[in-house]
Amino acid sequence: MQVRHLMTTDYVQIQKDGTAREVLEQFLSKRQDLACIMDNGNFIGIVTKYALYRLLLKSHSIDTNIHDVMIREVVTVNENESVYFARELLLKEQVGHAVVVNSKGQVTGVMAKSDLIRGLTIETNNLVHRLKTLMNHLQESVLSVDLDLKVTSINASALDYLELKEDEITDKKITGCFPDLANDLNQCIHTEKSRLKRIKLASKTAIASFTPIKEWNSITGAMVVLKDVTAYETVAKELETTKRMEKILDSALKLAYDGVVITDHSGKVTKVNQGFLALYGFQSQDEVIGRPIDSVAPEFPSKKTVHSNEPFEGQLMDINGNKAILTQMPIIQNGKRIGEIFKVLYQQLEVWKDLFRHMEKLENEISYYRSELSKVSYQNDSFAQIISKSKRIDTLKKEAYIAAQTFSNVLITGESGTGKELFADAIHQTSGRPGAFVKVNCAAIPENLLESEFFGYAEGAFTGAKKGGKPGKFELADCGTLFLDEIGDMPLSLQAKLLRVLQEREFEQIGDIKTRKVDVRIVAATNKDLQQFIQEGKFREDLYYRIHVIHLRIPPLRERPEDIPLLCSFFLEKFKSRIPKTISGLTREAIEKLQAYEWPGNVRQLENVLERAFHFTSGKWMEAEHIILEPTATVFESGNASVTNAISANRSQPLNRKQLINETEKYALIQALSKAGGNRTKAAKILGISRSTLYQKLNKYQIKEETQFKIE
Ligand SMILES: Nc1ncnc2c1ncn2[C@@H]1O[C@H](COP(=O)(O)OP(=O)(O)OP(=O)(O)O)[C@@H](O)[C@H]1O
Repeated sequence: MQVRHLMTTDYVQIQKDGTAREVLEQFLSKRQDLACIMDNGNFIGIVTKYALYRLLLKSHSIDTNIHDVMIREVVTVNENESVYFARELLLKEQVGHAVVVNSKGQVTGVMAKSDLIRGLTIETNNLVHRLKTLMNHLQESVLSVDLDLKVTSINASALDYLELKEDEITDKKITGCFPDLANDLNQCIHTEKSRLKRIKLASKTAIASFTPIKEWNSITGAMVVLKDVTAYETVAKELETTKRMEKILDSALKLAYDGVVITDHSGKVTKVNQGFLALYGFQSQDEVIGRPIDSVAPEFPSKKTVHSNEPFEGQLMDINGNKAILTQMPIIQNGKRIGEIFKVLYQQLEVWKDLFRHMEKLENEISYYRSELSKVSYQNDSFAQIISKSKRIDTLKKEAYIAAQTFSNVLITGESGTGKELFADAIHQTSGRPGAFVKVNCAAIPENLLESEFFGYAEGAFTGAKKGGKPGKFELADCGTLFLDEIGDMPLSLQAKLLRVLQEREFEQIGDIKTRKVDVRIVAATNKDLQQFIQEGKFREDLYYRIHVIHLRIPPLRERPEDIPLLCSFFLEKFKSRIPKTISGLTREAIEKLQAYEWPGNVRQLENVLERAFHFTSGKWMEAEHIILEPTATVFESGNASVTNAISANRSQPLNRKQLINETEKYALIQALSKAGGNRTKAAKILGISRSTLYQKLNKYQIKEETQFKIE
């Protein structure tokens, strides 16, 4: 408030030649006690009520000119000064009035003490009002009490905080409602000291600031300002939890064996662990944090998952020369993708691989032992040596076991190397026949020696005959089993003699007339089609029916690929028992390669291939690259030739150019020979090459007549 707002403008003005009477009359009519003396419109001084009193006391006439009592040294104040300035001025000058002037020095009014008091009162009221408004708009709660702890003022926030209405608390003692608060306020009054304290009111927490109220130098009460920190405490707790979680996450990342990197919604790296830095050769996380993941790890298929909220797992990739498996997982919050976590598995992948392979091997072994266990009822150790898990072989084993208990002859057919001899041996072992198991390979013995091999000879039977003669296979197999391998290759003359022994169970040695009785069980085997041979007149039908009482047909290995893993384990153990090596087994790729092959030589060929691979394997696992498979060609059987594509047969290994030419040539040779029914002259003609060139080529590609062709 400025002086001009509280000055009196209707002040008393008296000309310099005016009398005391005039002034008194004006004072009375305007109820004022100061007059401004003017001289031709100019202010020259003042006359106060006290000056008049003094004049009259000296018994001067009331009509005396005021000139003598006029005060010329006048206290003036500018009309724009504040009420406080005016107050200070009057106090300093020890006067009860001041003349108010404008900036030009002209009198605009007068200001008396009463004007000042009025102004100050208005000003104080304004201040109180402003303070109240301020208090009520304060977020903090403010409450004050007098010395009796009666509430003298409380602001809106405090009412809200304490859940009260103004009339419920104003002028009431606080002791009843809030004893703790009352206690602290009381202490503050008595100690006359401010203090800060964390207090609990109901379920809320506040920081309370207690201050004593001092008026005219003595304590008249106390006030408290409460700051509600419940929300801060919750936030602080959450912050604490978040910090703890972050610490745990950091430690987990540090501990993680593999690389982990976390990105935000825009694909920028926010967290990374040591494993990831090491994989990419970064020295510190500062090189990575804040950068787009594409620029840090270009191998990551970030674009692939940008639009999908699905995680993807197990993507195999090459990172800095390391084989790595990448797993990506989006971080979703309120249905929104807020970032990604990438996990790169690259350390000790070999160990995992080994572990899986071991498990695979163990599973194979377990399933093998399980199947073996289930067969214990009908099978002894002899059949256990026939390794298999295929249903067909299992049925065959059961049939062979039953056949073994009889006296009947058995015919076993199947491609070379399928295990015919193994079955024959098992039948003999299981039969309980006390005699020996004697094997004769009918194809391997020269025709002219066959008879003496079978029946033996007496001393002096022919030139060069052994002294004391020699027993034949029949005699040796007496009370036992005679295994006639490759029976299809037995000459017709001998077939007749064999038939007689089978029918009459007797024979004579060469050069002896004595008839010998024998008890022999025949198990015959062939990979030829005996029915066809009968039609072609190469095999006696009556003999066929004699040996064909029980017929076991062994399927080729290519028709039972499920046996391959078991056979591999079996042969590996067999080799290891001879040459100790730390090979644990075969990789999945290796097994798959073996299972895709045609196996013209069946189990025998598998054993050979594995044996070669065994020597080449230097690590713990036999890999696909260790397995060398010859390209397969046709498996020909006595004119019933079916030509398999030699080139496509070895599917698992791509051929180079030279191999391709060789395979094509070999294929052409086999086809020509097949068309020519094995007749080489005709085959050479079909191919347009000389017979000798044909021989050279057959030699080069090792196309053998006994395994692939029936030569005329
Ligand atoms: N199921 C099998 N389990 C274990 N070894 C087997 C199995 N089948 C075959 N073999 C092995 O394969 C090789 C060939 O078997 P075997 O001599 O019994 O076959 P084959 O059919 O008589 O052959 P071929 O007709 O050429 O005389 C042998 O070493 C044998 O032990």
